[in-house]
Amino acid sequence: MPRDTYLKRSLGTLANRIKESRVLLVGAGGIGCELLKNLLLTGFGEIHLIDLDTIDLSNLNRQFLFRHEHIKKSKALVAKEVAQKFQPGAKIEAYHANIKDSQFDVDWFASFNVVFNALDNLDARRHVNKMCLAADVPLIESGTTGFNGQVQVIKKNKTECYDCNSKEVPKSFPVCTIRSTPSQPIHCIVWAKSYLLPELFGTSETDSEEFDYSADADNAQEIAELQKEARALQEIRNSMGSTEFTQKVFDKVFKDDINRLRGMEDMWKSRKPPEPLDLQKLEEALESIEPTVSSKDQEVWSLSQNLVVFKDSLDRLSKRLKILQDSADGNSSPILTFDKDDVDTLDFVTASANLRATIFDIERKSKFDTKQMAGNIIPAIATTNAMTAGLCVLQSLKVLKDDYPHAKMVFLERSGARAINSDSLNPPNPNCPICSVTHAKIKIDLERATLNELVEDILRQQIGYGEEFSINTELGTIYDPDLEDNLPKKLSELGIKASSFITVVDEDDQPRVNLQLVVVTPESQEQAIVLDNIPEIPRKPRAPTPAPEVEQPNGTSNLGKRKRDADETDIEINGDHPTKRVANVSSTDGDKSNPINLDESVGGAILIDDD
Ligand SMILES: Nc1ncnc2c1ncn2[C@@H]1O[C@H](COP(=O)(O)OP(=O)(O)OP(=O)(O)O)[C@@H](O)[C@H]1O
Ligand SMILES: [Zn+2]
Repeated sequence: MPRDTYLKRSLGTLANRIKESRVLLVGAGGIGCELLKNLLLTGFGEIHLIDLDTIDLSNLNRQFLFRHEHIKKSKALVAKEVAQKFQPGAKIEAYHANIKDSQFDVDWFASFNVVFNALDNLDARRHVNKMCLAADVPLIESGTTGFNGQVQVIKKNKTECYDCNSKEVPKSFPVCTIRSTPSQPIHCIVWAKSYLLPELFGTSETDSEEFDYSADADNAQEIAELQKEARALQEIRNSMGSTEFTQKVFDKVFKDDINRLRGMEDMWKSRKPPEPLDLQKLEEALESIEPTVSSKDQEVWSLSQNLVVFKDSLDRLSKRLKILQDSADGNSSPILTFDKDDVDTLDFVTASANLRATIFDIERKSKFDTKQMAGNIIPAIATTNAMTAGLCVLQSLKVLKDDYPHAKMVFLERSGARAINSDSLNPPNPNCPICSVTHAKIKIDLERATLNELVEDILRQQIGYGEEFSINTELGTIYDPDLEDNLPKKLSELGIKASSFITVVDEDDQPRVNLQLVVVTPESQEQAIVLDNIPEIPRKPRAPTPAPEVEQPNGTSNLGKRKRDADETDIEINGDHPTKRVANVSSTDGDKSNPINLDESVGGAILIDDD
């Protein structure tokens, strides 16, 4: 009996459509591995799979396509090789690449019947959402956090998109809590991971996104002191490799800085003051302890054990940095960064955090717990991933039938009365800057066409825009009525490339919805800039309340209306690579390398934003 007999019986004519579909799966991690298996066993005929990462030891407990011998190999390529055996007749195309690469352009996305997201970060999710809207391809978005899971069907003009609702802003910690007044283990762990480790082995803490440096009248003086302390630590860093290095670091961060804090009496009126540590006094107790104590990762180490691991890991990291520095060319300065799977950095963070916790009379944590907290890990649960992947396929069947009224937003919840709950899909949010737009393709010879041709010939003459509109790219605003300096420039000089998105924001009294032009570079054409089809752009609905400020695709918002020069705008033209000025970065920008949410309701566990 053919292996798909039962599939045909249960799916009917849909079985053929499934077999003929071409689907894209983005991510071959926890959900991705399960989903690849499901898609194959459901009979999908052509699956394209992409993942930028390689397999890590910590993936093996749940990413069941991977085995020990696959460590360090490409997730996408190994997943293809292993899963192919489930359905030898299916076509699997694997890419070891970033979905944001320009080769994966709108036309490529448009070649799929359905796209599945099995990602772990906001930035990539937003990108795929935007591409699927531009290509008008349905997207099945999914994510899990511990026992919770979620599946959302997204289809242009029919449902909400991923960005119709603002996403929760990841929490950053006030710098004074971390540096001066920690009260929870997580504060000590963030201090060790995002202050001490980078200060000694990486780039300085002012680059860290986990600290909120905003000063007000109450803390301005303390913030200035903290910055002075950081500079002093930088000087100690210069003595790395010398015999006094460990003593100097220890005395600085566990004694002198603590004594300075103790001196600020107002700080300790309602808190217990910290007790500095004295390395010489503790030294005697260390003799009987071997550095191998660090392998006891489920135990909470004693003060002496933490001290031994601190000294040993400091030494290991110093030697590693020295080797990197010796082999670096003169132009680069190598650094070490925290990685939860890098034993040396994890040992250092665990021991340093525990020494600090001891000073502030805070509970110490095991290396295992520290890894979860420092790595922003909510344990990934294989069953949640498997259930979520199953729900993705069920939703995709409705999508293939074009049955959007019955497609659902589905939730897995541990706390609710039922494990699986669902909700109808909402219509698109008319104020969403990402999906409430009109898309059109524009053919541009980027080396010939000027911004003026785009503004005058295409937008004003052909489409009928009035005086008041602005033009934005991923890099910032390139045109508005008060910013005309860029008009004679070639579009290539303004950072526009093949597959770039150009967004036109109408600022008329009765504005049209935003126009999103996708740039296509023609092989050859007579005119430098051509719009084949003039899009019909509806007017924005009248908002009962004032419309929120329009957020630009790159997370920058419009500057006020004031006459500006080109070099005052959001972008600077700098050789081939225009760089965005750090100005007006929206708080909803998800492109944070290390988003942390502190959820008090679950005993201080750190939740990754929404994965
Ligand atoms: N821009 C991107 N392009 C391609 N793949 C991506 C991109 N961003 C993330 N991914 C992949 O999405 C997958 C998400 O899977 P998952 O959430 O299980 O994360 P993981 O890295 O495998 O596990 P963990 O983070 O728990 O160690 C990862 O394999 C990751 O490499
Ligand atoms: Zn939207």
